[in-house]
This record gives sequence, C-alpha cells and structure tokens, in this order.
Amino acid sequence: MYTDASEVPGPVALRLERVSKSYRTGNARVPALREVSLSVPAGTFTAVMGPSGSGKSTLLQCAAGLDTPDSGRVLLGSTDMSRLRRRALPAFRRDHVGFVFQSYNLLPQLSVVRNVTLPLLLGGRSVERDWLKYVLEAVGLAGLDERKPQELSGGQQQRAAIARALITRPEAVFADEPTGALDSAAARQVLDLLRHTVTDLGQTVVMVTHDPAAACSADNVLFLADGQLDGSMANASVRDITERVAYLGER
Ligand SMILES: Nc1ncnc2c1ncn2[C@@H]1O[C@H](COP(=O)(O)OP(=O)(O)OP(=O)(O)O)[C@@H](O)[C@H]1O
Repeated sequence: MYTDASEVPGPVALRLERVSKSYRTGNARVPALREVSLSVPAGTFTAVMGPSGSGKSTLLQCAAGLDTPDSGRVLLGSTDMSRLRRRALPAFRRDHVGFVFQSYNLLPQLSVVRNVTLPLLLGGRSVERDWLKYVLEAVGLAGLDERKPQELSGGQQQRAAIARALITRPEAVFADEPTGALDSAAARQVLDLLRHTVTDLGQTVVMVTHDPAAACSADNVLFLADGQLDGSMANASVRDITERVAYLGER
C-alpha cells in the first residue's frame, strides 16, 4: 500500500491525504475515518476490506466525491475534489467518476442502452457509437441493449451498471459490494469483468467487499479497522486474505 503519492512508480489515479470523517448521532459524533492517507496507482484494481463499521463505505463515498470529508484532501487524477465548490461536484462526479452499487441502481423505465448512456446525456456529451458498442460487448450485453432492467438477471443488471460506470471513461470506478446480491457464478462474471476493465482497458477500480474470494481478484487489498488503515496485501490468495481478515485490528 502507498500512503505517500511520491512512492507510487507511475501515475496516481486517487489520493487521500489525512482524510477524517465523523457522523453526528444525537449529541455524539461517531468517527468513521481517522486520518486516512493512501494513493492508488492508475490502472490497478484495489479491494477494501474490514469488519462491519470499520469505515469502508465511508472511505469509498469520500473517495468518489459522494460524501465530503470533515478534514483532509481527496484528489482524483489532478483534481482536488475538496476544493471544488459544492455545486460543481455533481457535474465533476458525473464526468469523471464511475460508481457501481450493490443494488445496481438502474432506472427501471429505461432500456439498457439508455441507462448506460445516461451519464453522457446528462453531461451534454455525445455518444461515441464505437465505444458504446465496445463497452456493451465487453460486459456481455450485446443484443440485450433494448431490454429493460427487470428483463435481465441480477448479474446482467450489474454488468449494465458497470457499462454505465465505464461509458464516460472515468478516472476511477468505485464499486461498493458489487457482488453482494449475486449468486457465485454471476459474482465471478462481474469480478472477471472488473478485472478485464483494469487489465485490458487500463481502468482504475476500487471495490469494497466482505468476500475474500472477491478481494483476491484485486492487485492490492487494503484493510481497514476502526476507521484507520491497517495494512495491505499485494496479489494475495483467498487463504492469505481470509487469515488476515480474521486478525484485523488485533496487531
Ligand atoms: N449516516 C450515518 N450516520 C451515523 N453514523 C454513520 C452513518 N454512516 C455510517 N455511520 C457510522 O460510521 C462508521 C463507519 O460506517 P461505514 O458504513 O463506513 O462502515 P462499513 O465498514 O462500510 O460497514 P459495513 O461493512 O457494515 O457496511 C460506523 O460506526 C457507522 O455506524
């Protein structure tokens, strides 16, 4: 794991610098992230693991600009998102960030192709036909593009959501438990697809998961415990990850 961007050999896609975030519940503040610093090299696949409540989703939301840290900086490519005005953030996110949710979040009234191209439409950008065709083929949905989401399996819906995340050629794709609602065969297809976007398209992917079998598709696994980073593993096996997760926060 790189905590300092100067250690990363190539371009850096994402940088968090001493990011802290807490939530107010009643009169108390619950710390969710505590001074987290990390750098994600461009064109790599990173998994984030940790016990329930360790801050994984908060980390992903802050990294993707869906939430704002209390302190610290988040840089996506060369843009310091913490310096963007609140009103500029949604447009920046739409054009530069891909997000994949556990529950797909496709619009039921729109066909696959309209769901996939929606971020371009909303951004006033034209659809590059060749790129759209390539993306739909890459996710295995060629020929199904006029179907509505409810006419697809869960795995197909998630692959449509991944196509939607890729269509803008974002700086990074963030995925929060993307295989959490899928059976193991569909989950494997989604993980292979994410791997393919990294290896063959040079995409940067950051994925939160509870599942060591999913995490081992990643190049690097980051471990969170109690809102802080607690080490990482590169090219780890399912067994290595499972053992590490069992002892999280105990070192
Ligand atoms: N909207 C919120 N209001 C209050 N507390 C919150 C809120 N969101 C998260 N928290 C708290 O912040 C901490 C981190 O939560 P977060 O959802 O990031 O953890 P997580 O590792 O993703 O958990 P899980 O694996 O269960 O999804 C937890 O203590 C959680 O209860």
